[in-house]
Amino acid sequence: MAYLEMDNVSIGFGPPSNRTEVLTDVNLSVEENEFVAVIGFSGSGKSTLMSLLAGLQRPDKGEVRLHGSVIEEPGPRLGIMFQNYSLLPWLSVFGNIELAVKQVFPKFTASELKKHVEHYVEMVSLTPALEKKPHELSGGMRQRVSLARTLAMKPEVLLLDEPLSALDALTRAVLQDEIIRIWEEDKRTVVMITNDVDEATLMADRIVPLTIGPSATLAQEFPVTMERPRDRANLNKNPEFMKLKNSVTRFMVGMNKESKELRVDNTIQMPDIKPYDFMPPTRTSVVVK
Ligand SMILES: Nc1ncnc2c1ncn2[C@@H]1O[C@H](COP(=O)(O)OP(=O)(O)OP(=O)(O)O)[C@@H](O)[C@H]1O
Repeated sequence: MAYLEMDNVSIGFGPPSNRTEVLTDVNLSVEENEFVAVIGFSGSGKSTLMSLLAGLQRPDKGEVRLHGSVIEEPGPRLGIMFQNYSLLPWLSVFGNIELAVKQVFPKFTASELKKHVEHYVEMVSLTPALEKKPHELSGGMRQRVSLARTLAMKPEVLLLDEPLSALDALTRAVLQDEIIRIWEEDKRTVVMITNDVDEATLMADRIVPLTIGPSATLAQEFPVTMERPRDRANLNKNPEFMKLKNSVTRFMVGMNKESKELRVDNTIQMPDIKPYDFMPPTRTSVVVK
């Protein structure tokens, strides 16, 4: 039995007359302490897949299970970090993280709570912004608060939906290393969505592409067997990295091309007629008796 499983999961939205099937027959088995990266194109259903794993949405068909039990609702064992940060605007950086930590660790004393929150704020290099409100922060800073909040709750499973997409390359590299360090030290299980093949190859044990929707599903997976720790500075000289990166990229590009070729041409051919019935009457056509 896998630790975290999606078993023939399908989900769609909308009424029967105008329904979009977003995910169809998705199967995913994640082992405990594994790091899985899901990559896919925009709009293919990646966030929907994350919401299903987090228990925020229930599938129309199939089951999502943690330790063999069906996930029916969100809970502290599953920590999700959303793409859109979802911070409370009236609370400071400290307040946003504190609120989440209090819910998971209600027995923390005031000083334990403060120390814990400050530790995670420090980890994402936001100590100088501790008392700032979300509107005073850049997109990248908000993303870091959101990451710190998820990590501070110490969930068994980290569900990261494009956690680093709003960051500049340098900050992104620092936080990639930080996520790997936390994953290795605390022995968490991670499912991370990314559209960056380099990032997936650097961080994950396995890369699973999501096909292009509608009715997207998980495609042939790519195991990442490179030894850890992975040397970021020399990755582009590592033949294993380059080979895997090229294979994944080729697969994604091929899938995109195939989907464009298969796309039905919905253009309606209009008959070649002139709508003269709607023309205003000309002077000569008006007959006065
Ligand atoms: N609650 C909903 N109601 C109706 N349609 C939805 C809902 N949630 C998602 N969808 C549709 O499902 C499809 C997939 O959306 P989703 O956000 O999962 O994609 P994504 O791969 O995460 O996209 P992006 O990378 O652009 O964030 C889209 O067509 C979206 O409009």
